[in-house]
Amino acid sequence: MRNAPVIEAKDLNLTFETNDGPVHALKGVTLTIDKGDFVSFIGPSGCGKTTFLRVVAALEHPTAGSITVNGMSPDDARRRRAYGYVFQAAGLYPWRSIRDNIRLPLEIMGFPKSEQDTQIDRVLDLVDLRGFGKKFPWQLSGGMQQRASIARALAFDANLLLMDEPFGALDEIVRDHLNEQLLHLWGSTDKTIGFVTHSIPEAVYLSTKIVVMSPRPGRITDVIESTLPRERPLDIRDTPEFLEIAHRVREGLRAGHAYDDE
Ligand SMILES: Nc1ncnc2c1ncn2[C@@H]1O[C@H](COP(=O)(O)OP(=O)(O)OP(=O)(O)O)[C@@H](O)[C@H]1O
Repeated sequence: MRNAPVIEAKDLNLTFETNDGPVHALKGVTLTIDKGDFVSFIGPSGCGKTTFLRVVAALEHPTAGSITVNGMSPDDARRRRAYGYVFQAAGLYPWRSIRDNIRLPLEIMGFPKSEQDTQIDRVLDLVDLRGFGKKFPWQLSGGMQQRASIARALAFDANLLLMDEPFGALDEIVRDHLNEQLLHLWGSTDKTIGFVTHSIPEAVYLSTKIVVMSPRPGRITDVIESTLPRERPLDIRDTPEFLEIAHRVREGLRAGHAYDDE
């Protein structure tokens, strides 16, 4: 039997009422994300990428339509710690060491101290930061800080990782390296990942599924199932298959803009 989807959204709408009138952040969003999928959301500013992740995380609530996370409401999933969330800025507390930053959600959840330490060691290994636990955030490079923030999101071993442009502020070489590491991490666990990006190559390199969105109202214009193998060396980006998918993403983004002009 097929497993229940990790995320199932049906005809989701979310309208923010603002002083300047209603903002249709999401309109008619229907999407299924299965266990083990790596799904990227790509589209111009304001197309609702962050809003969709926030709905999954129960930080916003839809105005209409339905959504389940692990087969339950986002609020229930949140109470059961269904996901880890990685923000664009690493958001580490400067007065806490890397270990103690990662410890924070575990403390809040009431894990016993010995288990906290076991989990911290496990995730520091996963993001390749073993040996840096005692450092403070300002002693680490931007890329390392971002890895520490991924470790924090992984600490309680949720099956779903929501990542909102985690590498947007990093230079290209560091970003390439983190993309490789993230793929490796995803490949070595059974996690499902929802990943927001503005970069076509990043979306194509990482994803099993690419969701192309467009603004006003925020909606999905294309969903592309990747034909690339799960094992992806960086130079896969020069292959015809890769370029073909990138082309389709670009076309989807263009079509969204054309709609915008009407
Ligand atoms: N709390 C809010 N109140 C009012 N409007 C909001 C709120 N949050 C988001 N919006 C609006 O909803 C729309 C979608 O925003 P969202 O942040 O989801 O877009 P995005 O695709 O993630 O953009 P970016 O790439 O710039 O992060 C935008 O027009 C935004 O201004």
